[in-house]
Amino acid sequence: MSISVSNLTKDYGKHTALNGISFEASAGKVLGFLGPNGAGKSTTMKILTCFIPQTSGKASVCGFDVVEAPLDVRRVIGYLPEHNPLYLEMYVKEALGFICDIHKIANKQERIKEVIELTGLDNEQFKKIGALSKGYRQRVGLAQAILPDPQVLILDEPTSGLDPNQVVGIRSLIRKLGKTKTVILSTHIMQEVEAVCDHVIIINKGEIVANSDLNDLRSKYPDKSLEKIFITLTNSNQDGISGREAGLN
Ligand SMILES: Nc1ncnc2c1ncn2[C@@H]1O[C@H](COP(=O)(O)OP(=O)(O)OP(=O)(O)O)[C@@H](O)[C@H]1O
Repeated sequence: MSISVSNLTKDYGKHTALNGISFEASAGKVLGFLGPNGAGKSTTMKILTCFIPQTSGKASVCGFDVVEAPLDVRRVIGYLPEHNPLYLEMYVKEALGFICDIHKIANKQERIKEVIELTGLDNEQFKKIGALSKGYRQRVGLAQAILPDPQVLILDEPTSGLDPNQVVGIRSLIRKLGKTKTVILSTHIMQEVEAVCDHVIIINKGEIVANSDLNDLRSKYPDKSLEKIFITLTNSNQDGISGREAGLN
């Protein structure tokens, strides 16, 4: 398994953001990580990418424990955070070159060219990042994440801020990357899940309420749209059932 999470808990002071979640993810699939605001998606991603430590439980990426071997974890992961920090004063190509240098990437110019094409940054490559629109900045973030060709990609709301044309391109890129890599993507957009994900984990109030192949989830609720399934599983008042009762764990 590329990603293995076992009984992971995160407390922020008295608030429990993650309450003993466990899941696994493997290469060749795109895993959609869904949940309402404040469910714990970003917290999970930040733990997996070694930005914050868990309170208890275990998480490993490609066999490397996030606490014991954070440098190894970071080496195998590409991460696009929700609020993606970028070097606004740098030119696009300059920033990508900088990332190449950090990762000691061979064939630097070739790889930058390849990634610029993949992320559709051709027309913007000579601009300063600070001069780019929100959508293009998002593309730079994605370009930076995939530049070292990581085995695992963790993408926190990767299409936020993109216009519909850009969304289509980025989704197809994510699908392509997901054929060989382990991709975890967090999103609120159900169409995105339908378009990109093979497997979904739905998290609610720090607990996993569904962990299922997307097709299996659909067949369990044949009359419901994915949106409706999501609402059912994350709001126990709706339809009067919770995810646990629905047996989707
Ligand atoms: N640094 C922090 N200090 C205190 N509480 C935090 C901190 N970061 C997150 N939380 C809380 O932990 C819970 C989970 O937050 P998290 O950002 O992981 O949710 P999320 O599922 O990513 O939400 P969203 O979809 O809104 O981005 C929320 O209640 C949030 O307020």
